[in-house]
Amino acid sequence: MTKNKAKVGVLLVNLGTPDSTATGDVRKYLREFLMDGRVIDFPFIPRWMLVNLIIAPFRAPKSANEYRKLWTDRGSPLLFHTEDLRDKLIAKLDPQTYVVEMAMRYQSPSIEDGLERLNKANVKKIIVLPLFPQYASATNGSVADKVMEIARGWQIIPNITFISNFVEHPLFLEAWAELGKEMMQGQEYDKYLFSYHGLPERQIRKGSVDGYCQLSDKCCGNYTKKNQFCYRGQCFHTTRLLAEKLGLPEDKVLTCFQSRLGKDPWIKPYTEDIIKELAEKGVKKVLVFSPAFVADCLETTVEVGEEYKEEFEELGGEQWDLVPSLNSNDTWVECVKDLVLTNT
Ligand SMILES: C=CC1=C(C)c2cc3[nH]c(cc4nc(cc5[nH]c(cc1n2)c(C)c5CCC(=O)O)C(CCC(=O)O)=C4C)c(C)c3C=C
Ligand SMILES: [Fe+2]
Ligand SMILES: [Fe+2]
Repeated sequence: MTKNKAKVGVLLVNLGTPDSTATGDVRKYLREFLMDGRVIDFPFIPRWMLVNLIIAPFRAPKSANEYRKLWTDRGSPLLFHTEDLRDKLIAKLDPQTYVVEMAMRYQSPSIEDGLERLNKANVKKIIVLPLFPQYASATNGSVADKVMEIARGWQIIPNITFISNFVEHPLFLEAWAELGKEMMQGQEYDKYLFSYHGLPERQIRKGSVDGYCQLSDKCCGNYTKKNQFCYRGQCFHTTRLLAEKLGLPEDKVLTCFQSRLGKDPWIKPYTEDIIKELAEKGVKKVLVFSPAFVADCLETTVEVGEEYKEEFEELGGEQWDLVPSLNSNDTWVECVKDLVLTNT
């Protein structure tokens, strides 16, 4: 084998997080994130006014406090778990063939720097893996958009492959099942809640081919060729596959959506409503999975693990356990390795 053989570049991309818990850094992060037209999909002027005059000024101090609860000596969990995943992946791939970089869609390290390093390594191909299991225009779509914006400026554009989603990957499901079993330790819960990040309903309708998705069971209740990119459909599908793998009784499993922002309708059912309903029915013991995230972050540790737990307990619930995210779990690293090898 010649030493000069062109390599394959791999770019792992997660969402992004503030550089620190200072309110100014959180504001900067929120501005970059929410000014993305795929996240707040309004025309530029109304988006600019909403983000810069309302959301960023009022939300930044509150979010900064939340980030302080989450921050560690290594900084934001979302960032250091992604670094650990990258390092474990590098150790598993042949260095003669692969160059691996990680980036964040917003803030740092930037996609631009990651791509420039891959370009300088003269790779023949780049595999972009957005670290979001279910496709959404606001996440996977936005990563693809940014990569193409940068590559557009290059004289030579190598082959670029985007992995759009991986909900059906057996090792993704296996990794979640392992973590779930570890948490359960053989005990039974009254209910198993699968809480996914929400999305405005409008964004699902915009992506619906021929108006197929009306946010009803007809589309989202099944996973077929017709709705292969419906985020809500992919979330329900993830729940079904995981519940089956874990042998959970169907009548104890629920899918819901968290983290609504703004007044527009987001995809339902809302996690807050489900918590109230469960408490009213006298449910005491709940195990929660958050499989839209592959690393622990503000949305899992603080929102699900602390705030929703408090709400449930205040309403009479007794036990609310959150399954930790995939982070740099070895089976998850194997999953990422397999995604790379099968897309090379
Ligand atoms: C599954 C992945 C995600 C989707 C889909 C998504 C859509 C989406 N998010 C917002 C607004 C916010 N999200 C925030 C945090 C956040 N979101 C994701 C993932 C998805 N977002 C992650 C991993 C995180 C945590 C980042 C971290 O640093 O830990 C926040 C900021 C936090 C806060 O102030 O509460 C906002 C705001 C919208 C509007 C949206 C879809 C349109
Ligand atoms: Fe989000
Ligand atoms: Fe749907």
